[in-house]
Amino acid sequence: MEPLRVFSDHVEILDQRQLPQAVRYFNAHRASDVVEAIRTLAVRGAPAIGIAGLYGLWLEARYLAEAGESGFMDKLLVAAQQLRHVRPTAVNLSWAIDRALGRLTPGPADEVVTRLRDMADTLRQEEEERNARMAQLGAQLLPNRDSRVLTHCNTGSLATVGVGTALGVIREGYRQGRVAMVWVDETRPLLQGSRLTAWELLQDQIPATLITDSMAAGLMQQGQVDAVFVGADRIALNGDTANKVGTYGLAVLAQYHRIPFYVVAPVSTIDEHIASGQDIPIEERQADEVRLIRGVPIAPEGMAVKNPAFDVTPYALISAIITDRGVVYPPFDQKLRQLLEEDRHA
Ligand SMILES: CSC[C@H]1O[C@H](OP(=O)(O)O)[C@H](O)[C@@H]1O
Repeated sequence: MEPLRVFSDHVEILDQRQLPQAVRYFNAHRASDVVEAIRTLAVRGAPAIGIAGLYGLWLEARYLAEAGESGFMDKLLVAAQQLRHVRPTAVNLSWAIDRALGRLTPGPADEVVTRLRDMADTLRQEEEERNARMAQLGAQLLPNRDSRVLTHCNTGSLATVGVGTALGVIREGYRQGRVAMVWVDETRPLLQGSRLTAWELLQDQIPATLITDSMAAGLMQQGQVDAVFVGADRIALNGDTANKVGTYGLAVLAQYHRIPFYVVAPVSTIDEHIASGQDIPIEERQADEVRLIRGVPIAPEGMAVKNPAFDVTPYALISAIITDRGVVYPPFDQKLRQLLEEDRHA
């Protein structure tokens, strides 16, 4: 199931808010359509929103070129800023937009349109290849032939455009006979685990059991978890990692129970401009995402709510970071800088 289907004149976006009950795509023709899709989590997942953002820039360039309006580049840059800022935590979105703009050379509008489409197609291919490499590298870390692994949120094909990051490792581990089953955190409040990860694993016929987020601790205490694999939205140079809220708690539990805790993310998720996790912007989302489920109240109306979409796991709680350029063990600083340098010159 692809989060995006790309055509010559539009992009179809899978509305992930309606999964697993309904598989519905809607058409995006302009950047504003993609901004709204990312803002509402119709499309979500760090790599997927980076790719969606770049296709959104291509759509806007295409529209402006066809309209023949004056101020083509100025209007395109406005759209780029709107796309770049729609969700602050995942670095992939701003990284994709900034890299594309940095590689654009001034020229006729139709040439800009073609360049942006080529860059979006290339990024999509790059992410698919990065996912495949991480899956192979990560599967080698699975502690034994019948590991019971726990994962949080959704890091599969719906969050990327390939096999996934953490879920890609789990898929490959299962294929190699190294994974016996998967504990799937439901992942409150938006339930990316119960709605999306559970759905992907059932599609793959990989044994999986859905749990509430609060059950992970007891399962670890009972010796039911052999490893934890999670994704990332932004990794600081010291290895501190922002990921879906609830990840930090899992990392603390894993360390207490001496369970390996792995982050799986492409090098494009490492932010060279951020030294430590305290500088990673954490997206605060609206209260009703906690107070309601599918419009049904589960809390008193008007109840005060705190709804950070992510939290930051300190590098000291991370056993290894599995990237598309290799597995990095602590201390992370120098090695992450080296990976960024390799990626820059690839
Ligand atoms: C493959 S990284 C996916 C990453 O994005 C998710 O957040 P959201 O569903 O809000 O986009 C979550 O943090 C995942 O780990």
